[in-house]
Amino acid sequence: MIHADSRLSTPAGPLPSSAPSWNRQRHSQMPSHRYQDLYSRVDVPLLDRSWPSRRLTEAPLWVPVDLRDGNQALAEPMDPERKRAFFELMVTMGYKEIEVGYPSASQTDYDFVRLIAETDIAPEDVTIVVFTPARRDLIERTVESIRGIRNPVVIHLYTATAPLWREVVLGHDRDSLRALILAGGSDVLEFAGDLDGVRFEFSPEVFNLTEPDYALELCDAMTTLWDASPDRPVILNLPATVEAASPNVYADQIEYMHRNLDRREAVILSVHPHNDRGTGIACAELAVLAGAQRVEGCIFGNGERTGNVDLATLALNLHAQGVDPMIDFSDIDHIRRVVEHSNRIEIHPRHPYVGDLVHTAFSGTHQDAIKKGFAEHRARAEATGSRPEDLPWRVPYLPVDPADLGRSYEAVIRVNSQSGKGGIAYLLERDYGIEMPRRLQVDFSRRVQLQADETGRELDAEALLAAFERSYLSATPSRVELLEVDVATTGETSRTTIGLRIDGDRHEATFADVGPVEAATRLLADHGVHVEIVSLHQTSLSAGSGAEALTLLEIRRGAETVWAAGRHRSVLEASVRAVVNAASR
Ligand SMILES: CC(=O)SCCNC(=O)CCNC(=O)[C@H](O)C(C)(C)COP(=O)(O)OP(=O)(O)OC[C@H]1O[C@@H](n2cnc3c(N)ncnc32)[C@H](O)[C@@H]1OP(=O)(O)O
Ligand SMILES: CC(C)C(=O)C(=O)O
Repeated sequence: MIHADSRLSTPAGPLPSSAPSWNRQRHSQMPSHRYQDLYSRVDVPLLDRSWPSRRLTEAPLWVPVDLRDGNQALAEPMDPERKRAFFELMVTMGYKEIEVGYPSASQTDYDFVRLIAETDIAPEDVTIVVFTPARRDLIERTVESIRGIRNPVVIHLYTATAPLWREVVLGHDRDSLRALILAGGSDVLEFAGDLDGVRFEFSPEVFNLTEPDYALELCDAMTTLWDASPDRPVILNLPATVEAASPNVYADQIEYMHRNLDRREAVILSVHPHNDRGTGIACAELAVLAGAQRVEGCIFGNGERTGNVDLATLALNLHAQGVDPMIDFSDIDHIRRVVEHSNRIEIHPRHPYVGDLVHTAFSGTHQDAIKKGFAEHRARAEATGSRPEDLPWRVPYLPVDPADLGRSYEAVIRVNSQSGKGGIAYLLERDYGIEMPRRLQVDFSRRVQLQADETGRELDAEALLAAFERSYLSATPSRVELLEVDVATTGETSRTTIGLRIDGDRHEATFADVGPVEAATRLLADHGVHVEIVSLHQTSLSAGSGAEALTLLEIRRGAETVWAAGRHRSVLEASVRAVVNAASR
């Protein structure tokens, strides 16, 4: 038996307590216990869930609710012009079902539905959804708004069903609330049951905090009342109105409904996640795995509090997994401009797929990987004779090709003090055609890093070129100046004449059968200036309309090497200038 105190006297010192000291946390002052009841998970009677082993293989039906749920969250609700611009955008993007408003709530919303009824702004294959609470007067007004409309219409009836809402907001128990909802459903039937092309949708608002058996009972009662059939299916929309549990719980709730609903083949199972915990996207994706066929949300995720689920991210997540999202995001910046205009809310620079910075790498290793990925992509296109945009995408750190979204590669690599040689070399090559050998990249990136650290600023390609010129192309004060270089060839013999000013004195010599670089180094050596060339590289510099030759010289300085460059329209003179620059340093 080990005595309780024996651990204090082991030769190796005290035994570790159960939690190592580096990992021991104190209780915070956060009053988390206050949330244990209401917003804790609802128990779902589902043990053999099948959603975890499924995969997303096709797009669900998408229903943007920006003009209703998004709109009701705006400080300045959309005026008719902003509403119309947004609606027309959604139509062009390919949405086939659009919730256009809450016509009983405001004249603007009512008038917008009338505009759709009286003009051709909605193509015939677009279904129009109108939203109403379960109140007879408001249902009647909603039905009035859709009179004469040629498009298919969905009347969307909702009532909150969760215990807190029953108790605190509506003052109903389960039975009396069921009666209220069925009365609303009957009113919908009375006013719109005979209208051609009209279908019905029911949302038990706050479904995610409603007892699963009660939600099931209400949904089945509605499909019976509305006589759901495969020819006239009813949409059952199950909202996570205030997101309150992790996405796996929502998925369980949806799978439970999917498996247990009556008339399942006559039901379109829909979800409507919000994003209070920041997991709206995960909720929607898992819900689709769990049996949901339709998703309501807002483009870029506007909506009450932290927003509705973002339909753009959902669609582009599918795209990024090789599944056609069925919606056109090929000009994402245009979409963004219209959405920002209509909502009067700016999109965050890190917002998935659309933010200004989401296709940009500042950090060195990421830039290096992206640069190599682009080069591999180009090489594959050349090797297979394919267009780059047709090839499988294999660029590290870029989950989708920015070109798919109508973006250029301009912003993909940007340079600051966190950047490395790869990104710097990429920008100089992309914008000016300068191909730097690896050792020069190393040398130049050190200089850029110093400058970026000093200023704390980003350096664009123009600033990098200026730094390159300062580092390698200008030598002030200049010890050596090139006066002339001339190569004359007669038959097999060449004669190179070179004139230099060295430390103020003019020197000239002619050499037979040596190139201009050697001629220059010899003349310099004859006057005590030694330039030992380790390597020489030719590239070009394209600035403005013309291109110049650029010679890059690596020269020995004691135990180290340093770099100098020369540029000129002729390759020959560019090389001699590089030698002169090297000598002047
Ligand atoms: C989760 C969601 O997004 S739900 C949609 C929320 N959107 C909006 O509210 C935007 C538009 N709303 C409005 O313009 C107004 O609230 C209106 C026109 C619908 C109703 O206005 P008012 O008659 O002034 O009612 P008010 O908004 O103050 O209160 C809501 C009343 O409806 C009741 N109610 C709330 N939801 C529902 C519902 N789905 N079905 C029936 N009654 C409801 C409430 O219990 C409350 O009743 P009470 O007055 O007897 O206490
Ligand atoms: C009533 C539904 C559809 C809703 O808007 C929500 O729950 O957020």
